[in-house]
Amino acid sequence: MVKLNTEAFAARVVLLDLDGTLVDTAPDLAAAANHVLQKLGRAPAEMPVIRGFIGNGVRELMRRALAIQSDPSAEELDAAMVDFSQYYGAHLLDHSVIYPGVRGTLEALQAQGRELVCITNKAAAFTVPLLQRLGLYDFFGLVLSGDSLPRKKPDPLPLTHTAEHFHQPVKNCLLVGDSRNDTQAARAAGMPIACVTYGYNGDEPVHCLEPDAVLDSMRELLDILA
Ligand SMILES: O=C(O)COP(=O)(O)O
Ligand SMILES: [Mg+2]
Repeated sequence: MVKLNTEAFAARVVLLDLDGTLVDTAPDLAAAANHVLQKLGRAPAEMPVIRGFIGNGVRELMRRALAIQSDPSAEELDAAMVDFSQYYGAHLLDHSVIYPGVRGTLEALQAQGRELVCITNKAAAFTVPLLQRLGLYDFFGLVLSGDSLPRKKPDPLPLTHTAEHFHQPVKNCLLVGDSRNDTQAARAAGMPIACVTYGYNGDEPVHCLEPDAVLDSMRELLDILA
């Protein structure tokens, strides 16, 4: 763990990213994207490639997977999303797992009286059943998906909306994420951010994003909070 900012984070509200932060969803996202590619007679994309496509919502993931061969038209992408959604919705948790230390840390944060919020760019149709089936949903006083508000990360709106929802200044909140979209949204909102090292940020190590703290495990979150 590296704490780059010397102040302890008050963090009455802890906002947690989903994919790559709470849950390792890449195997099932890859299977769904590859199901579509296979149906189109194309070669499957490798896991590290798909991991690099995660974080901007499932439509962007599918668009990038199709673009490996050629940029899809809007109609081609719409058709691919019908197949993707059907497959992914039926296989949300075939291989996806909660990262080590996440459940225990959420329990500890809740016991400390902090508000917990899930902020993801994943569509709500997938976010809610995924959190429910993993037994995580009830930890959160608010869940904001990629299609819950007019704009998603890296826009600061989901973060500022959360602070207003809980009547807290943004500096009393902390976002925990894994990617550039998370750090950009946090900086634009003026909210502190911690990044986990195990998630999906392509080939770029998260310390290059200059977060306020870098966590090798979610458990380390408990050490940086006041
Ligand atoms: O790209 C997605 O579907 C979700 O990504 P996020 O949970 O990391 O915001
Ligand atoms: Mg993420």
